[in-house]
Amino acid sequence: MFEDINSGDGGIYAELLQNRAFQQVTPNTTAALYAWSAINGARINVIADPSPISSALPNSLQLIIPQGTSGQVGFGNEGYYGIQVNSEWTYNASFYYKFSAASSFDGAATVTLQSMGETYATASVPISGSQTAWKQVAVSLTPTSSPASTANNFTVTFDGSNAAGQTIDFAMFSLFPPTFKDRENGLRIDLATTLSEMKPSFFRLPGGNNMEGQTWATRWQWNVTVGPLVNRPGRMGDWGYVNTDGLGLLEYMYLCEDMEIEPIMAVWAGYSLNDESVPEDELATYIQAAIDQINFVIGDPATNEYAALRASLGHPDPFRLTYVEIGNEDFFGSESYIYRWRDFAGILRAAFPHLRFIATTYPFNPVLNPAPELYDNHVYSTPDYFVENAFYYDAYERNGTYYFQGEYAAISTNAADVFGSNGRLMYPTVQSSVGEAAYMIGFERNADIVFATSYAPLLMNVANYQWSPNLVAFDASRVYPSTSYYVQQLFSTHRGTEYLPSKLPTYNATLYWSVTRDTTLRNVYIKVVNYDAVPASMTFALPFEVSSAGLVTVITGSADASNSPTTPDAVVPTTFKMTFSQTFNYTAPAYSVSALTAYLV
Ligand SMILES: O=S(=O)(O)O[C@H]1C[C@H](O)[C@@H](O)[C@@H]1CO
Repeated sequence: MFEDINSGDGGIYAELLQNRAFQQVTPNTTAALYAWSAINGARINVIADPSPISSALPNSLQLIIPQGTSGQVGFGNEGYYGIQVNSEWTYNASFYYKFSAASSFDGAATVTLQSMGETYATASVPISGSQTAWKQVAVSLTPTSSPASTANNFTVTFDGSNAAGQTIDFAMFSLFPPTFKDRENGLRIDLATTLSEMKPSFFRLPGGNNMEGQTWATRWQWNVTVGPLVNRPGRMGDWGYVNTDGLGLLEYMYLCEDMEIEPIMAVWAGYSLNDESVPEDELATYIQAAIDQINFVIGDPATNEYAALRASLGHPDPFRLTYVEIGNEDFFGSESYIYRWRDFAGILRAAFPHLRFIATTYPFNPVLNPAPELYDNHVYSTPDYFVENAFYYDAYERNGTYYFQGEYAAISTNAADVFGSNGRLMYPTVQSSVGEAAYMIGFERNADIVFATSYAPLLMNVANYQWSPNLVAFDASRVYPSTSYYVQQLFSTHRGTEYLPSKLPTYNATLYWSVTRDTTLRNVYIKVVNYDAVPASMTFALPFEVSSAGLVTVITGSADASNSPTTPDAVVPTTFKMTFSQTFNYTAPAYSVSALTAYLV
């Protein structure tokens, strides 16, 4: 499950410059310059440009080089809490510039990656005072070393002695490292690789709260997140900072294509987090926007303009799409969802009969028409809750309704105030991850009605975050997979294609297991979850023969152990050979999740 909670910009979206285009800031304020700073006497200011780079980007950075300055004068960007400088990488830097008034200046800008005066990479860009219209310039930067620290800056400077007195406007900066699958405007390689190594099946986008908007006007709007970056205005996201929308709908689709997974794509459904619902007689515009969004993803370029837009951006073929979610957590707006769902699902089902639509209220509460085939359930609670509710879906009626556990995580040890800070987990712990694993055993046992599940939220920038815990933490140079990441990965890579009935684990206990079989690979997977503080021994009597050689992968550690920037590998999976027979014993360590792999003979 993905949404930008300081996880897109500055996270999986590979752009390295923060506030690169001065989107959604107030000109002539210090705040408008966040992440930028003047160098050696330069004067910089964000202005409302009288001739802006585009209507989407009305602001520019104006540089004034005062008379009498000497040495390198200009400005720098600190990145998203640092910039990784890697000598194995070639960086692509670009920006637009113009002179608001023509001048005789004929010089160059020096573009660098540097720290405290030490320059790791530098390039020169010709700058001409005759350039009064916006001109984009681009350079490659190849560092000569890889400093351990990420406290580095991207800088643009001029030789003060020959640029004194010049006023130059800049817009739409960008600095990219190499990206995942070399995708233009793509993803940070280490983060995308970490996610891909979980072997996921789908990617829920674009949120979560961050789709809904605090108001209708600040909702996520797909159409302003596609096309040239200079045409993307960005928006004030729901987590207190401006989203560049450089990671937009097309980038999300490429993420799915490059990771060979499918999207579960949400459409805005007329409800914003200020608890305002669009009246039914005003929904048509938003339903049309949803239709256009879907057509952008799967439409026929020959017959639909938004599909043609997709084709014009380089992807004439439709993307994979089966699941479309109508809104997010509409149990907050369940009264209006009665008509919002009726109209969205009614019209979208007619327009796209092969798609499957997910409702986001509590199942059957309120009663919705047309009856949803799919619901998205969310739960955040304590580790104990997840263990006590490992049988949550057993009681669900089998009535042709299927469930997406779109968000779940053990986030606190304080049952009295789960979302509060007291008892809140900064990172998943062994105990929280083992608790989640017990609940996931329940997903497997009820896989006839639970069709998809995803931990939430996914990514966390340890330098600036709005939610904890998350599945994968990161900073400017490193990725920190959590204990819960390894549990997700273990379940995902030991999935099986069918669930084999076994003597049910007892309710409200501490020991849970599931037995699945992969009929193609002819593997048998037995996942064992021990939530107890002491080891648990058990005997398995299989109804079929297996070869003696097998494997067991275990995630275990002390209950409150976490992987974090200071202890990145406190708990990692370990795999051992294991001898199987048709009847065999296994001892699950205290606080552990085990995946036993046996091979059918
Ligand atoms: O405050 S919450 O409503 O719990 O926020 C949660 C639920 C929402 O869908 C998601 O965006 C967020 C974190 O994953």
